[in-house]
Amino acid sequence: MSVAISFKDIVKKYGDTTVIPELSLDIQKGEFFTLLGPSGCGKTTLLRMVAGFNSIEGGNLGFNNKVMNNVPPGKRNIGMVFQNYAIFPHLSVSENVAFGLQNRKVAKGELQRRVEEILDTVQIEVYKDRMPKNLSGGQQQRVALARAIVINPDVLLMDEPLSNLDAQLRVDMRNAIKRIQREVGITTVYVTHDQEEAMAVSDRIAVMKSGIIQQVGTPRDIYQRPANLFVATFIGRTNVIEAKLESGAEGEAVLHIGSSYSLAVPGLQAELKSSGTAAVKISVRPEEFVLAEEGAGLTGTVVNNIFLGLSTHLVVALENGQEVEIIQQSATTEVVDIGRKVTLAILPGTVNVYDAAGERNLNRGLDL
Ligand SMILES: Nc1ncnc2c1ncn2[C@@H]1O[C@H](COP(=O)(O)OP(=O)(O)OP(=O)(O)O)[C@@H](O)[C@H]1O
Repeated sequence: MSVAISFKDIVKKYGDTTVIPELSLDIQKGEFFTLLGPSGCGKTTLLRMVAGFNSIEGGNLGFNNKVMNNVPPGKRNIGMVFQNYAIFPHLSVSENVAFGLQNRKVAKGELQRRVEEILDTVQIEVYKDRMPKNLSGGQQQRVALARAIVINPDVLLMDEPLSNLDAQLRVDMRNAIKRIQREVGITTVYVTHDQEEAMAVSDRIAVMKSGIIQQVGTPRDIYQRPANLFVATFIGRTNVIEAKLESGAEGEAVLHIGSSYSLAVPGLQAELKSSGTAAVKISVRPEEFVLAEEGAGLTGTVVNNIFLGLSTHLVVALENGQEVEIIQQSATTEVVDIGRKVTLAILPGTVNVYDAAGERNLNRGLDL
């Protein structure tokens, strides 16, 4: 049985230090939800609250509306997977997986059936009689995952489960984790500081900074409409450029970037104060720039070109000296020579406009 998890005005203090000030968040039943943020932002602290390993200094943690604050960890029916596998070295793969079921006094026939079924789900049935020391890191992590889900937990918690694996295996394993979670449908809370991993596995992501949630959304929402410049720069790569927002001839909001580029941005008229102008910052991802005809964009000079097969990265120095990155698909373009003057335009509808402090996305609420 999967549950919905709610954090209502949750506070976490260590001694006199508050690391989570009044955080509220709802995770839906069956959802793959990821806590993402830089080191020390409070991801593990929140996860440990769900598990019952951390006290809660304010607010309520709920599973399906039942307040869980003081329910001991052993009574929460939770499966957990950590970075360091934590499987028993003296038990074989199937004995490791059977362990939780034996503890729960599941009858032998049922136990065997469940173990086989889960080993099949995580695709390690061929290793069922092996000892952990004879398994690769990825295989050990599959055992840890099997052991966590075989007990039919209400919630699956995963804390940086792929950190010890090499790059290629991380990609294989995150695909496996996503597939398995979809198959078994358990509400999953996943902690990582790797934004690409978060995007690959999650239904929704909460981006955190200093114990405060900056944005909750689907991977696409967070990538394409970051709530503030912290999120925009933490998720993926982006170019942040100063610009001016002004009223155009028809009363529409127009962005002026550099000395020569103007771009109408629908829906932002209300942001213009009575003076009709506002200093803003814009975020343009490298793939949101395109090379344009002279006079139809920002002018600059190519200072580096890096051919990477699938794509070519150009670094362009703008008139004011700021360097921006642009990514083009290699197949459709030639590599532009270093030293060449180019004009950069922004793909329609992609630009995100922020207040001068970078704290508020003025485009929020616009369709993707
Ligand atoms: N037992 C503790 N006593 C005091 N402070 C703690 C304790 N555990 C964590 N903290 C502090 O709480 C904050 C949040 O830590 P937490 O481990 O939740 O961060 P995190 O986002 O999971 O980081 P990482 O990605 O490095 O694991 C940090 O400033 C950390 O130093």
